[in-house]
Parts: sequence; structure tokens; C-alpha cells
Amino acid sequence: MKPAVFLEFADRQRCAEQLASDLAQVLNQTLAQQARAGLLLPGGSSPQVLLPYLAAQALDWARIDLSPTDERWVAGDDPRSNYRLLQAALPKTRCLDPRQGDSPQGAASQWQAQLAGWLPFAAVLLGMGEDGHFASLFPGMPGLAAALDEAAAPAALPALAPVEPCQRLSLNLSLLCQAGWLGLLVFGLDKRRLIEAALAGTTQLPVQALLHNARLPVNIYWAP
Ligand SMILES: O=C1O[C@H](COP(=O)(O)O)[C@@H](O)[C@H](O)[C@H]1O
Repeated sequence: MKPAVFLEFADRQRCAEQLASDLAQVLNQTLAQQARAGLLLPGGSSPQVLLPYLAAQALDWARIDLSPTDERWVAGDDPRSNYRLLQAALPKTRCLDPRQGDSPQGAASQWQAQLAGWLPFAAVLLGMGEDGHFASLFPGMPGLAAALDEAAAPAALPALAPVEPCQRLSLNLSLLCQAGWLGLLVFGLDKRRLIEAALAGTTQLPVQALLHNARLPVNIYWAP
């Protein structure tokens, strides 16, 4: 297990400000060495406080390739779409819509093929749900063990959530770890307790596999 870095902040604004600044530093370093930089961000509620701070960073946004870490199988203009959230918040990036086919399986294959051209990603930021899922790798879903296997081939796959919208697309742990920097953004006391249990190895949750098996240290940003 690579030691995780736990960064604790007094409130969500300060946490988001620091994370935005750290992400910008990683991206600027990458852009100093190559033409484009790949950035993967989560959807859901947690990044909503981060995105305005990130958009305000001094960065050549037109050279950033952006993708969600996972997507809900809904229309691209559905308010629940992670792609829609990110594209609206960071409109100057080249934002990739994972929904590239008529079926989740077809879309996952196309998305995976496009992301292969971005590797390694400059930075991957993940979120975590109250049930310990990250990206769209949910406890108990079919194929979970393979998706959490760090030694598996890097892949995008159809995934299943226990709540609507159930049909998802997600990257597996192996592909999420093909990065120069890996982060996890979590808010609230319940999620903190979960992270502490996962770090101690006393859960069977997907986030425990992330914290124990990722091939690079996870930078955890937490605020109440
Ligand atoms: O469904 C999802 O949930 C997780 C966590 O979301 P949050 O609202 O609890 O922050 C998110 O990281 C993921 O990208 C999203 O699709």
C-alpha cells in the first residue's frame, strides 16, 4: 500500500481552493513538457464547490483534455450527467462525452479507445459516495472484483448503481491509476469515518481497494 496523504481543511471553500491550486500546478507542470494534459474529474455533488475555483485558475484551458471518471447512462443534456456538469463548468477545455454509442458496452469501448491516446493522465480526481463507491464502482455490482484489480488491463466498462440512474459507465481502477497525480475529494463526517475504516483495512468497500491497491499515493482532500 502506498501511504495516502490526508489533507484536512476547516471548511469546504478552503479545501476547494487548495485543491484547485494543486490541480493547476500539476496541469501547468505537464503543459510545460507536452502539448496537452489529460484531466479526469468526478461528477455528483462534491466537485460543485471545486469547479468555480478550478475555472478561475491561470491555465491554458484549451490544451486540457477533460473527461469524467464515470458517467450516468442518461442523455447528454440531462442534469444528472457528469459530462454536462464538467463541460458547463470548464467550457474552454476539450471535454469528452463518454456516451459514444447506442449501448453502454459500445460506448465504454469507444471511450476507452479515446482515453488511450491521453495516457498517462496528468491528474485524476475521484469522488466517493456514502456507500464507499468511487467513480461508478459500486459495492456488490457484477464484475466489481475485476474492476478493482489493479493488475487488470486498463478499461472502461458498463457499471450498475443500486440507485437511479442505475446504468453507468466507469473506468476501472487500473485505468484510473494511469496518472501522474491521484486525488480523492470527500466532504462530511460520515465519509471521513468511512475513509478511516478503509485506511485501517476494516471494510470490504471499493474505496478500500483504491486506498490499498492504487499504484500511486492517493491525496485525500477532506472538509466537514
Ligand atoms: O454517482 C456518483 O457518485 C460519486 C459521489 O458523489 P457525491 O455526490 O457523493 O460527491 C461521484 O464521485 C461519481 O462521479 C458520481 O457519478
